[in-house]
Amino acid sequence: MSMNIQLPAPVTWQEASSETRAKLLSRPVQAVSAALREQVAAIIDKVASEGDAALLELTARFDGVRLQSPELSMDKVAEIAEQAPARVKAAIDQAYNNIRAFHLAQKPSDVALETMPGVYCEQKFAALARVGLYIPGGSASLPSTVLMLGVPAQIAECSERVLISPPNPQGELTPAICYAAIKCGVTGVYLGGGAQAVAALALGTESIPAVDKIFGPGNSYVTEAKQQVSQRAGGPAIDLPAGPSELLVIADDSAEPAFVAADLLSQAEHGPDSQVILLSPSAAMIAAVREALAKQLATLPRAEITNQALASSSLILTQDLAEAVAISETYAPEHLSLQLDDCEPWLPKLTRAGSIFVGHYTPESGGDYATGTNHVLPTYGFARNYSSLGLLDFYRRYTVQTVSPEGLADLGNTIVDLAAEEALDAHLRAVSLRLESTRFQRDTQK
Ligand SMILES: NC(=O)c1ccc[n+]([C@@H]2O[C@H](COP(=O)([O-])OP(=O)(O)OC[C@H]3O[C@@H](n4cnc5c(N)ncnc54)[C@H](O)[C@@H]3O)[C@@H](O)[C@H]2O)c1
Ligand SMILES: N[C@H](CO)Cc1c[nH]c[nH+]1
Ligand SMILES: [Zn+2]
Repeated sequence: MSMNIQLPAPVTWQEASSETRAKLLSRPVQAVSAALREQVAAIIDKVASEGDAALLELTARFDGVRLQSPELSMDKVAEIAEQAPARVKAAIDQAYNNIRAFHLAQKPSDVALETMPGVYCEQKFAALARVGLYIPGGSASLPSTVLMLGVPAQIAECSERVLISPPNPQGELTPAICYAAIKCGVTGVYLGGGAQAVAALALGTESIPAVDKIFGPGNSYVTEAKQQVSQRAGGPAIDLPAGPSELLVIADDSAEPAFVAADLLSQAEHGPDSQVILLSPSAAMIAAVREALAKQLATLPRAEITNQALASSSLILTQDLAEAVAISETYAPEHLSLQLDDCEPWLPKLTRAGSIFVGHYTPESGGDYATGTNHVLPTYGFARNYSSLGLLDFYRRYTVQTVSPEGLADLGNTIVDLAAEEALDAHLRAVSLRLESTRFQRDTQK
């Protein structure tokens, strides 16, 4: 059966109406969100009331695999890891080293400051104790995501690092996932996917421990479930909304159309709800990329999925590079690729992106796997106000303050005056009692 290729027709931004502009930049999954919310809420309730049984039933329904238990013992994980081909192990080792180096460099330092004489303030970092790492596995199994989550959790020394991922048809995980999990010192491995896996991590089941924070990208069920469990009283924290992959490329005449097309296809192939956008002030470049897209798409094993993603993607002719930069800042892509003759002048103007890929020789897939940056990034336009995943996400930040009697002598009246202004007398008294005490008189006269 031949595929009906759905390459987007080029659109000139200046000629597009405001409705067309909004449509060009709208994400594909937003239209189904109401139905999705209800389905995900029902799945979370089921896991809350039935625990492991719900997880096993939903795994059979959505992943087509009947399991006896959601747990894959660490002995079994180690045994499966051994089956990874040497080439795959070497690639994981190299990626691990780069990711580890880049994340080690992000180690936070405590802050200690005397804000005024006798008033000492500290900011400290404590690793999260129990973290849950969701590894997507619906349409592609992603050992690279094990590294992106497992390496920072390992560096932070989170004491419990549990991983969950949809099982393969054998009711296990792939050798590459197991090898990466062992390398990152994951402490527990479980089988499950989608909203039910997120619910199990959040609420705990007979087999799966409840965690303090859930990390990991995923499809719209996963993303929605993370949002919902984080809003429950006592629910876990979550990392960031990392949903269907996106790439926006800004290319000028110096770009290589085949490189641009390959990058666009690399993100479109993730899923039908992925989205890719090309912005260029060159009509000739857009035409050449379109041609390269058609040529390369036909040769992809995942052409069907990729083609579906292209249906909600766009090729946009801009007036100039400044207009392309402004559109990118509005769209706030997960990945932004600059394939320009000179990227430097534009970089300071581009901050609303999860990760930026600079120049003709920086393929987006470099960041997906092995440059060292994290590939868990905000999607849906959340690059406007969410950060990309990093080591700091595996810590809690908290503060400590110590005030000496001399410090309180100087600062006390400020606190008293502010408490009086807010009419909070107990606050005020907590200071005035101390200032008036004989103990304070004695201690300040020492
Ligand atoms: N933003 C990022 O940082 C980042 C990184 C890697 C991957 N991704 C994205 O993650 C996504 C991975 O998605 P995926 O689907 O391949 O794997 P996934 O593991 O996220 O989802 C698979 C699970 O979805 C559930 N599911 C499937 N159909 C369902 C249905 N009809 N009802 C209820 N549940 C259902 C199943 O339980 C299945 O196990 C892709 O969109 C990819 O682009 C994003
Ligand atoms: N591009 C994905 C993030 O959107 C990450 C990934 C993993 N493997 C390949 N790609
Ligand atoms: Zn990718």
